[in-house]
Parts: sequence; structure tokens; C-alpha cells
Amino acid sequence: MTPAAHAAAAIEVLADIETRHRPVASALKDWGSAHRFAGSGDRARIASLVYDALRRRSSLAWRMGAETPRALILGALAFVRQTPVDDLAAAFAASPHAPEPPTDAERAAIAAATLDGAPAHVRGDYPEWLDAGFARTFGDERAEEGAALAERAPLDLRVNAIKGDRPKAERALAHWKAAPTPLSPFGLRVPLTDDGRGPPVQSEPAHLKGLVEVQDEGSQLAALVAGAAPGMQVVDFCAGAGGKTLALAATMDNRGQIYAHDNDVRRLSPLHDRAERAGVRNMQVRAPRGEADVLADLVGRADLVLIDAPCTGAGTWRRNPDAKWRLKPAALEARIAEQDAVLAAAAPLVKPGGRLVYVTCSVLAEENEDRLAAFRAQFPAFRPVPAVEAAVSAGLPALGAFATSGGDALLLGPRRSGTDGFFVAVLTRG
Ligand SMILES: C[S@@+](CC[C@H](N)C(=O)[O-])C[C@H]1O[C@@H](n2cnc3c(N)ncnc32)[C@H](O)[C@@H]1O
Repeated sequence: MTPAAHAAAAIEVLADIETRHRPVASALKDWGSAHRFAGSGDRARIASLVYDALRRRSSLAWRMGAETPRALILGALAFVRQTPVDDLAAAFAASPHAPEPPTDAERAAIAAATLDGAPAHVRGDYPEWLDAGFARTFGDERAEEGAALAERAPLDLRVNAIKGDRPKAERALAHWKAAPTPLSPFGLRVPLTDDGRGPPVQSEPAHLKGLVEVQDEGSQLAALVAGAAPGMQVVDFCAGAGGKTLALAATMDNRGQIYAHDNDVRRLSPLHDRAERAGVRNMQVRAPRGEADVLADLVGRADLVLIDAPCTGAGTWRRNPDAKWRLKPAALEARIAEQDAVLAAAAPLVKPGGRLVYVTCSVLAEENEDRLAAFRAQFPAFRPVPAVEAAVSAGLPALGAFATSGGDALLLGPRRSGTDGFFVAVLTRG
């Protein structure tokens, strides 16, 4: 397929997403099934263009003066990919499966485009109803912070210390030009292609042998700040597929015990194979079993309980741009209720003197500081560890620069730390 045909396909996929309110992954999958001639490289290029358009949907629509799938894809090619409009016109004219060449009105929109005068939520490409929430966290810099969350995300890997060190992994992945990440001592960053595609990690020997896992640097840092150490009893209360479980286990060196729990048994299922591949031998999966309290024996026994709470994912919009446009106030309310519920359910597991670590991948204070305040009112025995102190004791003093204004937590994000957005608060039980 030609680049022009990729553009035509991306317009089709976006139209499917808009008209049938479909998640982007399903729309892309269906397009691939209906167009079997398209190879995996073509499908990846189409997906990358769709994601580029979705990340910047508001600002592209503002610049193009329209929010149609065609306007968004032309805008992504012109403003994200920086393709000159005459080159687009020539490419479209030369390909039989191309969109119509840019009209005079579209050319004029591209030539005149500016975001001057656009409101913060348009410049920052986040939903208008979240403007107050963004203003609360970021104040006058909310448009810039939103824009950083609308950039492409890098491909980060975590080197699994059970299987080898970072230089070993770097050598194994030299053909990808993987290089150390700035903040995590276990991170490697893999450059993407100009159009935003990464290499096939899952089939790479270093991945198959458990030497590396895909994990954003911010997620790695959240797990490191939690401070799991050899010999501890650790509960990963919202383990999901185990991204953080494996990171915690790597710092425990197979000594002590890590219990991976989630209230959704299906989410836990990949963890068995992942742990096997990673060489983790001190993990128990505590999946839900009907009404039984599967963590009853751990009450008051855990040195560390990590709550990687269900959240809106507002810190990971670089990777899931359609999620930000689909997010509605009711979903935020539902996540808040779940966050209060997991905090209340997990707190009794912490032993006196032990640590509770609350993490979200959101930048919204309603999911972060407000939840901690509500929790502390209900559980006064828990006291926050100042973020600077938590960073120093994790051996990551540089993270102190990302303390929240209250100083009780860390807030990471693409504009601050070059990572996804994560909120990390450490509390101790008195
Ligand atoms: C942010 S995800 C976890 C991601 C995972 N820790 C990782 O690093 O890959 C949040 C998880 O919380 C789980 N969850 C939601 N409510 C819960 C509850 N009441 N008890 C336990 N887990 C819950 C969800 O099923 C979801 O898997």
C-alpha cells in the first residue's frame, strides 16, 4: 500500500470509530480482517496515523476548522508529520486508493493554521469538562501539560534484575539502539520509527527469556518507590496482569513472598506465564473465589501493600488517546468510588510500622490527593512519608523534584519526568 492509501484507510477507520462509537483497537482489527491484502507493516502505519490524529483531535479540528475524519487525518499529516501540503496533493493524485487531493479550503486552513486564541483545553487536547480538574493540578500550565500528554509515548523496557543487568540487556538489544532511560536504573528506551512504530518486542529473544518487559519508565519508578526488599511480605492488591508485581518481585530477589491479588480473575491470568518467564519464584496469585476473603490470612501481616488503583488513566493518554475523548464524568465518579473501596479494603493488611503505597496513572487531584485525604480521615493511623524522603530511601533522590505542592506524594508526567503520568504516595501505619 502507498502512504496515500494508508491515509485513506486511516480516514475509514476514524469514521468507523466516530459513527459506531467503537474503541480504536476494535476498529483497527476489523479493518485488517476486511482488508486481508494489507500486511502487518501497512496495518501498523495505518494505526499509527489514526493514533496521531486522535492524540491531537481538538487542536487539529481547531486548526482545520472541521472535526471530520478527513480533516483530522489531513491535519495529522500536515501538523504532526509536517508533510508539506503540495507533497500530500502529489501523493494523493498519484495513488488510485487515495483520498481526494486537498481542496482550496483545506489548503487555506493548513496555511493559516494557528492555535492563537484557542482555549486551554483545545491547546492541551483534553476534554473541555476536565478543564477545572486540569487547572487544579497544573494551573496556568494546563495547556502545555495537556499537550505533553498528547505527544507520542516512547517505548520503554524494564530490565529484569533476576535475569541480568542493564548493560547485558543493552547489548542484547543493540540492534534496536536501546539506550538507558534517565531516571529508572532498570529502564531502556527504544527509538521509534519516524511514523511512531516500535519493533516487535514480544518475539524478541531478550523478551522471551524474561530479561526485559515492556513497562513505561514512570510505572517502573512507582514500583521502585514502593520499596519492596528481599524477605518482605508484599501484597500487590490491584495486580491486574502483573506489570508492577513483576517489578516488585525483581527487587525482592526471590526472597520473602509477594501476593498478587485482583478482584477480576481474568486480568490476573497472564501473570502466571509472565512470572514463569521472569524467573519469579516467590509469588502467589490470590485470585477471587466467590465470597471467600482470599486475603484473610494476611491481615496485619504485610510489610508493604501496593495499591495500583483503578483510575481514569488520564496519565496514559499518550498511549490510549481514544480513552480521553471517551471519558465521561460518570466514569470518573465510578473510579473514585472504587479507589475509596480498595484503600479501605487493603489498609487492614498492613502491619504496624508497614507501608501502604497508593498509585494511580492519573493526574487528577480528585483521584489522587482527595482520595488520600478521605482515606486518612477514615484511617488516622496512616501517616504520609514526605515524597522527598520516599525518593531518597528508594535510592532515587532525583525524583524529589517531582513532589506535589503539598509534598506528600510524587506526580510524574511527560512534561515533568518524561514518563507517563503517575501519582505515588507512601504512607506508614503507626
Ligand atoms: C491500574 S489496574 C492495575 C495494573 C497493574 N497493577 C499493572 O501494573 O499492570 C487496576 C486494577 O484494579 C483492579 N481492581 C478494581 N477494583 C478492585 C478491588 N476492589 N479489589 C482488587 N482489585 C480491584 C482492576 O481489576 C484492575 O486490574
